Amino acid sequence: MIAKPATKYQPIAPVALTDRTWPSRSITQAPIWLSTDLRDGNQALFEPMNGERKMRLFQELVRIGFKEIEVGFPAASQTDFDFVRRLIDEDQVPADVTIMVMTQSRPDLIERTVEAVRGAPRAIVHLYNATAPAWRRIVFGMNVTQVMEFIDQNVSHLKRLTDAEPGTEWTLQYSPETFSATELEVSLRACQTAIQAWGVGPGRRIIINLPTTVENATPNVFADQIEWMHRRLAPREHVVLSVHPHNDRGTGVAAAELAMMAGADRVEGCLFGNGERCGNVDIVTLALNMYTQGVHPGLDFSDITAVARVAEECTALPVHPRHPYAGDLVFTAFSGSHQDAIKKGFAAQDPNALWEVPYLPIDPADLGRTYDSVIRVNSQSGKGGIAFLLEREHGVVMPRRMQVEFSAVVQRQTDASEGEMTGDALWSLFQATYLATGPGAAIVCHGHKLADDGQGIELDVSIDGTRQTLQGQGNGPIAATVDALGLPLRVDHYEERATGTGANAQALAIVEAALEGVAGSTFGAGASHNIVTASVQAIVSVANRLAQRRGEGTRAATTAAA
Ligand SMILES: CC(=O)SCCNC(=O)CCNC(=O)[C@H](O)C(C)(C)COP(=O)(O)OP(=O)(O)OC[C@H]1O[C@@H](n2cnc3c(N)ncnc32)[C@H](O)[C@@H]1OP(=O)(O)O
Ligand SMILES: CC(C)C(=O)C(=O)O
Ligand SMILES: [Mg+2]
Repeated sequence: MIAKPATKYQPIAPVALTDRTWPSRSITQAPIWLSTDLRDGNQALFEPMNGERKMRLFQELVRIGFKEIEVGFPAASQTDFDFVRRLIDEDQVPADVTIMVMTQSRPDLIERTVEAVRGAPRAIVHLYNATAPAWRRIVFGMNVTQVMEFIDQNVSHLKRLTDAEPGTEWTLQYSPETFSATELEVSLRACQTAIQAWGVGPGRRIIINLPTTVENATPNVFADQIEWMHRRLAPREHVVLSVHPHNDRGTGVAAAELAMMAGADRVEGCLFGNGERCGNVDIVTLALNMYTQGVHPGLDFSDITAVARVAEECTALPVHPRHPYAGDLVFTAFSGSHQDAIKKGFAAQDPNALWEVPYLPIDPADLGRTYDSVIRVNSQSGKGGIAFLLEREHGVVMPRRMQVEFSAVVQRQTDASEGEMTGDALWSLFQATYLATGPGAAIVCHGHKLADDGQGIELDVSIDGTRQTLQGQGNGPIAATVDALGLPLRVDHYEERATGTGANAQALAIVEAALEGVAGSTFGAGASHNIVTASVQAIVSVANRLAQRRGEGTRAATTAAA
């Protein structure tokens, strides 16, 4: 990198528009959308789409709700020419959709373009030429007067050709390519030349499309440029003012939004921001941004994943996992405090009230996404996410203090594995931690018999490997089991609830207990189809866990003394 970038790069000059109005406007209705996926998007692919892929994407764009679709550059390739012919000859264009075709301002290319759409009930022909100083000088070798003559000649040529085809309802779209780098007076002259040559008036509209062919300034500058043009284009009522932002500075969406506030009626872009270099403006993001402000975009993204898969198949480009709204990770929270807030948000959300689940700007269900991947657990996760997954996937509702205790167990596991834990893996860890009474356990309960009055119990247990029968009394199975074990155990909390349904229904009992001589309390759990068995197992489990702690405490004390 050079030490003084100012010797190499110049900032774009601000627009002299002190009475700009766009900053205090907001977007209250959807613009006219034009998808240029099949033209600007297509011309930017490693391998441009063949006819079949173009047709697949065209049909998807129609299904989404686009009413204007740029279908190609028919004078550039036989594939594009044949595709446009196929759309028309096979009557593939719905009555409420208008196709657009693009051409350079060259007589032979214009003629071929008109030939491509001959017979269509409606068509927009998109004529462009670059107007910025560097292009005038370097690419075309024309001065401003020559550029205006060039526009007049080519628009007039198109007018003559289309006037001879009255069976088609023709619209001209004129783009001063490189608009955002062009002096505003020159852009205005170029557009007015096109407006005049086309003969705009009632029943004969023109689309003036203003691109950031290469995005070159902060979006407020583009908004000023659009408001400046919006105030001067005439006759404004017969002009559809369109914008065509690219994304070279990563602000294509912002530029389009501010441009709409500044007077644009129409926006051209591509799904998921495909297009030349850093892409065209991303229509999915723009549309869903609008949706989250309570404005319907008029496009159907209610199954965003399906749209993404079609776009990926047709363009052979992946949608980034963090792409706004559509990426695989956008409805996923790994970090603990986010998970906690999302869990509470889902629980508090009234389905008929305004959406206010923390950290989720949009309800995943509105995009056809489920809550499945909302919360995932790794070493950054806290108790909220762990509790959410266990509850949703396994019906385990942990008391808050148990959530805290278990999250430390999970943390040790994820730190060691450096990976993610699924709901099933969490359930296995929960079972191993709280339900196990296997070979390592000091007390194993093989069965029990409850007295008819429910006040007495007989336990068939092995303690440190020795099988024996223990008897206890109490005002219920829990107290009777504690009595039978003969341990100084204090039960602080007990709860039992069903997990699963029908034949799979099980009772899950959770107890919190403390043992004399052991600091603090801990939890144990028991699961069984029989509710008393679940309670007995929970007591045995917590007794084992406390006994183990006592052993560890003794070992720690011995080690410290040594
Ligand atoms: C910003 C944009 O995305 S604009 C759209 C760009 N898209 C495309 O170009 C994709 C399709 N284009 C093509 O396949 C080819 O460019 C074709 C078939 C249209 C033309 O091909 P060629 O005749 O070989 O010309 P080439 O591609 O080299 O284009 C450069 C020529 O076009 C001229 N030109 C460029 N833009 C325009 C324009 N808008 N109007 C008229 N002439 C133009 C250049 O000045 C240059 O002319 P020169 O050869 O006399 O110096
Ligand atoms: C509008 C056309 C010419 C275009 O794709 C661009 O300028 O980016
Ligand atoms: Mg473009």
